[in-house]
Amino acid sequence: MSRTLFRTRIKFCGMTRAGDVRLASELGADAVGFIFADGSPRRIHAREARALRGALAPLVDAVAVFRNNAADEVRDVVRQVHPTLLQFHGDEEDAFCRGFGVPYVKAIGMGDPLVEDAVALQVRYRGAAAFLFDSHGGDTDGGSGQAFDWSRIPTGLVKPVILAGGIGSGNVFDAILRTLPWGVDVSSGIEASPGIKDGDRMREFVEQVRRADCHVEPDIDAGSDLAARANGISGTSK
Ligand SMILES: O=C(O)c1ccccc1N[C@@H]1O[C@H](COP(=O)(O)O)[C@@H](O)[C@H]1O
Repeated sequence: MSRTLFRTRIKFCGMTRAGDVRLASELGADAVGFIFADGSPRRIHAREARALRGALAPLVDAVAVFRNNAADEVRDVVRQVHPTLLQFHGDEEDAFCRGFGVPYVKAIGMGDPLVEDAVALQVRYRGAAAFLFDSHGGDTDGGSGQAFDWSRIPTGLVKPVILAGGIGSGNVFDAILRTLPWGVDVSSGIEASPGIKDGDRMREFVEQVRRADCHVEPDIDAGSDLAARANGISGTSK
């Protein structure tokens, strides 16, 4: 498969400390995420997120992540934190997600054995700015650090795809080459413990994404052409 994307966007999610937010910006993350989902060990409150947002460098997005939160709570976060994007990780439908005047990303749970195809997803979430595929669903929660079978991502999506779920510096290179996503989103894979990011892991992750972005698949025909020439046999011309 040929690559047309120039740069894979990076989101570091589950920020709870200003120093991590600042470092993410300096390392070149395109976005950081704040979790408002009940039950998450990374959950923070709107006033904390507001303070963390102040540590964000210019040109880096703030994403507010929800999972079946009440509309009033989403509104309060929007008012206090001014996120650039909302991310909905629960059973929210398009009308709800669109109701806050902020572009939204819909997270699709690949833990569910039945995932809708591209057409159905794009009709159901017609207002979505992008789709994010994560491992949640079934017995698995968002932010679990578990990967899913990337070949199950529906093909033919017109909207940008963000890959999440169990990605880290050890597998993000392969993940990008296999799925060619618009962006990658990581939480557990850059942490020392839930909500506490590890600077070295963040840096290694960014390095591996950049390595994937610079990677050029060897041209097998060109390779055999060179080998043929080295052996004194005239190669095929294109
Ligand atoms: O991170 C959480 O705690 C979380 C809780 C509820 C919903 C979503 C959550 N995080 C999202 O999970 C994926 C990546 O997680 P991981 O890298 O596998 O830990 C990402 O989309 C986060 O935004």
